[in-house]
Amino acid sequence: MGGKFMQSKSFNLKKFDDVLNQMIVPNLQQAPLWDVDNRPMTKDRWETTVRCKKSLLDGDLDAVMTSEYPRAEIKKVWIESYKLGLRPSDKTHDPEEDMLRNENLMPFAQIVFPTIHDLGDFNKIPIFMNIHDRQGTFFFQKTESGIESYFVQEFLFSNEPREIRKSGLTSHLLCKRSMCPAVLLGPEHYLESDLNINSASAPIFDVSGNLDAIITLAYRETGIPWEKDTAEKVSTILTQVLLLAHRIQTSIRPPAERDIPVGREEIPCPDLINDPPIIVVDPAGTIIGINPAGRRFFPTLPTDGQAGNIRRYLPANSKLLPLIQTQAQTIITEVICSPPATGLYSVQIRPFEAAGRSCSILLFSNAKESGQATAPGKCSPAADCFNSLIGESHAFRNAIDQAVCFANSNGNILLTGESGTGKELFAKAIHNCQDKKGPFVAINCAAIPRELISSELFGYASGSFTGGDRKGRKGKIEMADGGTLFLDEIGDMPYELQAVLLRVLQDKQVTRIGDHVSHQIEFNLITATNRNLKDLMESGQFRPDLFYRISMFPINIPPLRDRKGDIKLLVSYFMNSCGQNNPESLSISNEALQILEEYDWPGNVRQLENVILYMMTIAKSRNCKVLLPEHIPNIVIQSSPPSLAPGEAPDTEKADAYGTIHHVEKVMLEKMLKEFNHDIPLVAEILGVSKSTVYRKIKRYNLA
Ligand SMILES: Nc1ncnc2c1ncn2[C@@H]1O[C@H](COP(=O)(O)OP(=O)(O)OP(=O)(O)O)[C@@H](O)[C@H]1O
Repeated sequence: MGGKFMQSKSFNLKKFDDVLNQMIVPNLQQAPLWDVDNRPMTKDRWETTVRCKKSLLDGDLDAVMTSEYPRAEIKKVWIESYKLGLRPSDKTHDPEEDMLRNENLMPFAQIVFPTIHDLGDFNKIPIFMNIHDRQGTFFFQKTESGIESYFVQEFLFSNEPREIRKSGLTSHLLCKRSMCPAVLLGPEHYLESDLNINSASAPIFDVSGNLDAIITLAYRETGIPWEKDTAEKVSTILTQVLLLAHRIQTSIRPPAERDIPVGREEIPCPDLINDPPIIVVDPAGTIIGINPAGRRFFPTLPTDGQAGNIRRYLPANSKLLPLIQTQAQTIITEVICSPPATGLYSVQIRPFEAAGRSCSILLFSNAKESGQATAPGKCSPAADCFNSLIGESHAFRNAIDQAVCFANSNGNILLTGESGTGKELFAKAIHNCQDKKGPFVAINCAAIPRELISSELFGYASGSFTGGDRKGRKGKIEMADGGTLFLDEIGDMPYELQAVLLRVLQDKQVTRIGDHVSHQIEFNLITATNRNLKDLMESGQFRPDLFYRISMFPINIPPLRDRKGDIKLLVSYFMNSCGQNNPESLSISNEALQILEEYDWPGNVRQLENVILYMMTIAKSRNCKVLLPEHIPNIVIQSSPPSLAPGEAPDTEKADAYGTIHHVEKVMLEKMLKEFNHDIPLVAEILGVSKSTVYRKIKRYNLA
């Protein structure tokens, strides 16, 4: 197209300036949102637009100015592009080259992938997504084989002429100038290579209302551009881009990430907050991502955009380097030589795949910026809070180490593990060592009736409910102010409520039902589930944006069958704790212990605890001071649950099916009621639970 028009005519650039100065471009910031964008692409509009661009290349600015199409702000950027020397036929960049150049940089993609995954495609026509922010441009392309992504430093926010010189008019540029959503159709793009592209961009604002980033969705139209189908596709991308911008603005990007300074290696890790220090390294130790706390932690890192290397901060016999080379996932202690913070630190290593390339996220903890670190060989005070968690196996210690590490941050922690593995205990331990003034408030999302869950969480204003407290009531979220909110069974939270919860997590504000006033709150969030949230996301039952928000710091607690070495320790722990009111000491025979060690414990530690209590009660009632095989409930002796395939995790239903938690409880209670002649206060006392709990269980198991 344009190439053949731009012959060797010499243009009077002054004329261009004059025209530019006279041009009246509508103030889109005051215009209704759709005013400028909702005109369909007609054949006439297409052809007039093409003719207008030809007039520009011919130097006929009068014709440009009087042409009905395109609209004024488009013409303006065309003229600017031309003035800056860009011609529509220019090829400005090669996507493949960009892709290669940036293949290692994609921590950011982890957050955006689920977003682009959500997008449909138009009968296999790929949709592209760009996010322009202060770091540059993140480009994602959804193809049939997956998602490709790369990063281009385009300086959109700092150097607009350079951007125009490179790409001419694009919808993101229009969006940036107008601070409004913008649609650009076919020949309205300046470059010939974009002739069939339809694109829509939407702005993302930071908390202070400043333009923070721009998201663009685009596709290449293969059909006739003015057919109805095209208008529908354009309207789809526009709607989607607005939704995505809203989602990113309100949920994906916490405010702290917005301040990540520009620098080639400072690629943000948006799912990680900026405290503690975090860096992303490739297997050779090159630092390809860093957060502000990391920047402070390594003050001598080059700031001129050159990549630093972690080697520089490690001792000659570093344990860390081989681990990042081999993509290990572990926690180690390592001396970090980074004055003034030189000292021994706990380093959590998380392997990570980015654009097909391996790298590792390193998270440093127990590191005070004053330079003090935990003394070698000594437990940190945080670790002391975890004393109530019994277990020495490697898998379990690993989970504790992670919890100690994460407790030092204020990020959201997600605990996963089967029922009874100790998720709530972990949550309490984390809270206790966080030195919080506020309370630990726990909610079991599965246990509250669906219709009550929002009032439980958010509270209600006075007069909102008949039968409700007249003065209104605080919800659990408000109660957790200054402390920790523990949402157990988060996978069972109703879908509609997930969006509301997300907003609360983002804004840290809660509005009681029926109220107009919102309350500012500050709490740490710990969530737990024994369900597979990724499966729930795939089946549309769990919101990906909520998942990414709550799972900054994931900890998986291993099932008891994977740490059988801990059974002996736990048995003696429970024998001690359950027997505290009993001065006569009990022991356990080797045979009984062996049976317990061989069992698979589908109900995990909770089931073991119940079984020990049961055995002690039976032994006591028979005046026996040693726990013997005959004291073990039949369910453990007889039931041999089918072994699980590797990687298969029993869920609660399965556990129940094999008569575990509930079955053990039922059998135990039945026996005890029989043994103690239905003396409920006595049974309650022996079990260490309230009488009402015993009554409830009797009703539940039909034992009356
Ligand atoms: N490592 C442990 N050391 C000591 N006690 C433990 C440990 N793990 C679990 N327990 C005990 O097992 C019981 C169940 O623990 P908890 O309620 O924390 O499990 P959970 O994973 O949250 O279960 P659910 O998913 O069913 O809510 C509790 O009585 C807890 O004290």
